[in-house]
Amino acid sequence: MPEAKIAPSILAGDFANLESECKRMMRCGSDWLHIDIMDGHFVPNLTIGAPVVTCIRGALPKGESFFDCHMMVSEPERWVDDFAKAGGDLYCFHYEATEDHESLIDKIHAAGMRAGCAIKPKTPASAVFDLVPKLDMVLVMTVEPGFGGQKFMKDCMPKVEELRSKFPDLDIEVDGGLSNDTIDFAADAGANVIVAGTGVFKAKDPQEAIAALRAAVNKRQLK
Ligand SMILES: O=C(CO)[C@@H](O)[C@H](O)COP(=O)(O)O
Repeated sequence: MPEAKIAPSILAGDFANLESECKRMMRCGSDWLHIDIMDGHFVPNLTIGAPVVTCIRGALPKGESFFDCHMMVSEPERWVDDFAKAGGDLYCFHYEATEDHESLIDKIHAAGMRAGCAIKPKTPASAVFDLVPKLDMVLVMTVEPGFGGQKFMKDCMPKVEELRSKFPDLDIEVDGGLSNDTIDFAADAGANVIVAGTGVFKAKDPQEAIAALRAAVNKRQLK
C-alpha cells in the first residue's frame, strides 16, 4: 500500500486568508492541499476557479506543496489546461461528470498533472476498475459532494476494501467526515490519502490532528 498522505480540505479554512491557511496546514505537517473546486452545477455550492488557485500557488513553494484539485464540476474537460497553468499537481474529476473518461485522463497527463477519478457515494467501485491502469488515484467520496462538515458514510467502506484488494499500489483517497472518530474505518478499509476539512482546520491542535490521521493509516499498513 502506498504511503499515507494527509490532505486538509481548504473548504473548512478561512477563505479570506487562503494563502496563509494553506501555509499553516503545511507547517502543521500536511502532505497535500485538497483544493475543492465547485461550480454550482455539478454540486449545489460554488467555490473558486483557476485565478484564485494561481494566487495561492504563487504564495507557496512548488516543490514543497502538492495541489490536489478536486474538480466537483460539470464538463471537467474544460478546465484541464487552466488548472495546469494555475499550478495544479493532481486533477481529480468526477466519474459521473463525463462520458469519455479515457480521453480526459490522457488530456490531464498531457497537461503535466496526475489524474484522479472521484466516485460519489452511490457510484460503485467497479465503475473505475477499467480506468485504474491509467489513473494515479481514485477518490471514494464518503459524503455527497458539495459541503464540508457532513457525516462520514461508513457504508462506503466496502468500496475502498474492494479497490484496495484489487489494486494494492493505488493511491486511494477518502473525503468527507474524516476525523479522529472515523479515521480507523477508512484506514482499515485501505485508504491511504485522507482528506479532512473540519477535522483538521477546526481542531484545537491541527498539527496533532494531522499526526493522528497519519498514525492511523500507518498502523493499518503494519498489520
Ligand atoms: O469535497 C468535499 C465536500 O464536497 C470535502 O472536501 C469536504 O469539504 C471535507 O470536509 P469535512 O467533511 O472534512 O469537513
